[in-house]
Amino acid sequence: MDAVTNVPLPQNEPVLSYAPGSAEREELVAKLEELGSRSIDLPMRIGGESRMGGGEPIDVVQPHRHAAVLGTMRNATREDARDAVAAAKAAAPAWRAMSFDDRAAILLRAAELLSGPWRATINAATMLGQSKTVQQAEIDSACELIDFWRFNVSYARDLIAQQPLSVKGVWNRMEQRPLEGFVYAITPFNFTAIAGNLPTAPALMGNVVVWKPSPTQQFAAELTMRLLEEAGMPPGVINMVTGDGLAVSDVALNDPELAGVHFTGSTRTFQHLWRSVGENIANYRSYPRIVGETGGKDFIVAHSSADPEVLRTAIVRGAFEYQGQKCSAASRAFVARSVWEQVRDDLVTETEALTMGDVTDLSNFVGAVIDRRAFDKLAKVLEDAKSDPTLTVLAGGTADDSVGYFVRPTIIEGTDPSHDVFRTEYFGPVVAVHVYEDEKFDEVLKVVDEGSAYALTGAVLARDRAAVAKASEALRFAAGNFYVNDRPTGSIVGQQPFGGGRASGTNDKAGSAQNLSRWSSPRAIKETFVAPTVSSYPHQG
Ligand SMILES: NC(=O)c1ccc[n+]([C@@H]2O[C@H](COP(=O)([O-])OP(=O)(O)OC[C@H]3O[C@@H](n4cnc5c(N)ncnc54)[C@H](O)[C@@H]3O)[C@@H](O)[C@H]2O)c1
Ligand SMILES: N[C@@H](CCC=O)C(=O)O
Repeated sequence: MDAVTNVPLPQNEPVLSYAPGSAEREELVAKLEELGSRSIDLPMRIGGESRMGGGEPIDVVQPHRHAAVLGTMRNATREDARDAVAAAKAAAPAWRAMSFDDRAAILLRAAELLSGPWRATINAATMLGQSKTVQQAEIDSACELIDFWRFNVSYARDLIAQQPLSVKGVWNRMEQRPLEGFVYAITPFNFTAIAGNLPTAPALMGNVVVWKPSPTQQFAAELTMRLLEEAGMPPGVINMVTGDGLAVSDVALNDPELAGVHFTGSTRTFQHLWRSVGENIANYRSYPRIVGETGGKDFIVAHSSADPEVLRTAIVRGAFEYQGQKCSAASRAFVARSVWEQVRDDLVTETEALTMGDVTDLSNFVGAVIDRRAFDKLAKVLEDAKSDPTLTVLAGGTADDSVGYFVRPTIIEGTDPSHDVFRTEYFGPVVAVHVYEDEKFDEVLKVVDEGSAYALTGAVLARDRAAVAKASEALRFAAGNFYVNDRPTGSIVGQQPFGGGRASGTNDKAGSAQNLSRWSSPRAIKETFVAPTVSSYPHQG
């Protein structure tokens, strides 16, 4: 059993400003030039060995300049996947025998490396590969990932320290064991921090992992893997396989030793994975833990007492930062008419003025959407909106893929709150606004609660405290992360543990003790110092 020692007290990593003339800006610009000037191989990592794998090649391009190739991977074949699972199993005995402190030290060292010498590299890779602005890369690939690693160590230590009551003559103990088998971590394109957290959280708890990053995030994933190796992650503990994941799932989800699935991505993919696990349920050695954080149709409700300037900023930043490609992005807003009349023109003007372009020009507010598929889907949404009599495009509404996958930040006003624009996750810079009569606040709360299958994030904006209380109660199950007088994005590890319910996921809160406990199979141990030696009760003589 692990000894309980104190671990460094975690604190959120300070967000650097990248102001003109700052040292961090200079270093970042040099990295952007270096990483953007050539194309590299993006190999798998199986048992510590690099290999390109046997499937067809896939290029990672810069979304804002799709002719620029950053690197090339190969789609993992069934053989690659089998080798990754075998490597994970082979590494398991030594990894679980290693003390918690030793495992934790690797992640604490990774956090320090990312905070210092690796910061510019991982941020630049995220900017180039995922089209994040410097501000969006900094809060994701530097700060959030550092926070995940530091805070998880502290949460895991507290879990280990939690021990049961012992009564006279008996010593009760609780041991946090890893799961039997391997964990399959599947990660999305939109956050380098999530990609880094999903394989490492189970690993911290003593598990071995097969990690399948998103192809469009593979450039930053490759560099994250190199960082983990430099931090001392032993070969085989995290096995990174590349590509679309179809062959990997075929192998991993059919393996009797699948112990868990740690997923973040779309609801559709998660349901597919869960279904496959369900179909195989009798074949596993243990019941696999399934943790999935998925899509959202995140809301802003503005009461008639809302501050118009707070509302304007909440919509612009909540809906359009990172091109609306955050699971938490505001994509439906319900605004009281009296406030809407004060905010509409300024909101439209500010939205039209947002600068969009190549993210290596650090003055841009938004970059491109991630790939051709996202671009085509969003371009169609904008086209359809223009001919729909219930919708009015107030700002944006255009898309241009000649150089990069650019979609203008778009505001669509809709008279029918049950329209698709208020229900479906488009995952792009599109927000639908429904204007309601001031006195219909109660009715609109019901529409927000029932209008979409998701329940990830949401915000109420109101200066009237009774309205805040009413919304908080009426929308209790409509969001796992609920904001009062703020935008519904930008959660910080240790401050707003993140995740949602309903179709948005299992709500196990990434970067929390609750999440880590899913990767542990506790053993309760009772030791009796002087055990009874007779079986009969006292009154039986
Ligand atoms: N709730 C959250 O915390 C959270 C956070 C980030 C993103 N998201 C959601 O993620 C989605 C966007 O990310 P995305 O486009 O990368 O999602 P996605 O579902 O398309 O892909 C997610 C991952 O699953 C992989 N994948 C797809 N099918 C697979 C299969 N059969 N086997 C193995 N892997 C498979 C993809 O390659 C990728 O690595 C949005 O819906 C967003 O809301 C949610
Ligand atoms: N933690 C992020 C969301 C991650 C999902 O994409 C936020 O709160 O904006």
